[in-house]
Amino acid sequence: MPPPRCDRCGRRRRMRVTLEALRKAYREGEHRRVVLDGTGLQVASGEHVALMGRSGSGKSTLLNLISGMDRPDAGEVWLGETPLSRLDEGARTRFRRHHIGFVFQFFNLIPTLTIEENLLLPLELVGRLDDAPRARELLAAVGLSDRARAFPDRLSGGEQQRVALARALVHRPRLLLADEPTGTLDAETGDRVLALLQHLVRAGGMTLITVTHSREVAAAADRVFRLAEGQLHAVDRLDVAGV
Ligand SMILES: Nc1ncnc2c1ncn2[C@@H]1O[C@H](COP(=O)(O)OP(=O)(O)OP(=O)(O)O)[C@@H](O)[C@H]1O
Repeated sequence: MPPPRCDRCGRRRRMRVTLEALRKAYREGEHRRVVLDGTGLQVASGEHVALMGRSGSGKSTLLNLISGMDRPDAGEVWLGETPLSRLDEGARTRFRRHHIGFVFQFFNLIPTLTIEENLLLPLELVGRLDDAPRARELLAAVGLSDRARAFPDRLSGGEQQRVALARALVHRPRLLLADEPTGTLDAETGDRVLALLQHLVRAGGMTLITVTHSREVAAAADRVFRLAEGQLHAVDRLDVAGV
């Protein structure tokens, strides 16, 4: 699988991520539930950071803020030189479509489109259908070449997860945000997916932020953080039991 490179200049596509004092709270009746409480982090371009933490600790909330799909109450997300909060919604959407891939916890495949059509959609949205062969390459890389014409509901959960990963990578994002990218996969398929991601990080310079409960994913990351009480705490990536 060729690493993601700029179509025009051929350079590796890189993006560092800086989280500055992020705060996010949700209303619960009369109360406010503080989920992120001054969360900060710097992720270098071409780095893989794994986020762990208990259910409900705010990992998905954090990914949504980094992707610009949701906005913090305070603080800033910098993607490269771009402060997301200073973009209007249209500009944030365009930025996301061009530069970010997102693997959702529940895959979010479009049920009325075939697998191949699901993969082509991100390319169509950025006017890059000329890169359609990449959809086939990625389907092969995740072991699903023979399912291109199937609809999502004909696929197992693990197959859908691999399609979701291929779809998140098809437009050659500089930053991939992946919520449990190997969550429903057996050990062998999970290893294969992890190897693909590591290749895109190591050879292609893609920045990768994963939310995971998997020891294997954490061990493959450059750094691991545990989200607790709205703050990120560095943990030893080879000693993630109990995180
Ligand atoms: N849109 C929302 N409105 C109200 N509360 C929300 C909203 N989204 C998330 N929450 C709450 O914020 C907290 C963090 O949720 P989040 O989904 O970020 O946790 P998580 O660490 O990703 O959990 P899990 O590992 O179970 O997916 C939870 O208590 C959740 O109920």
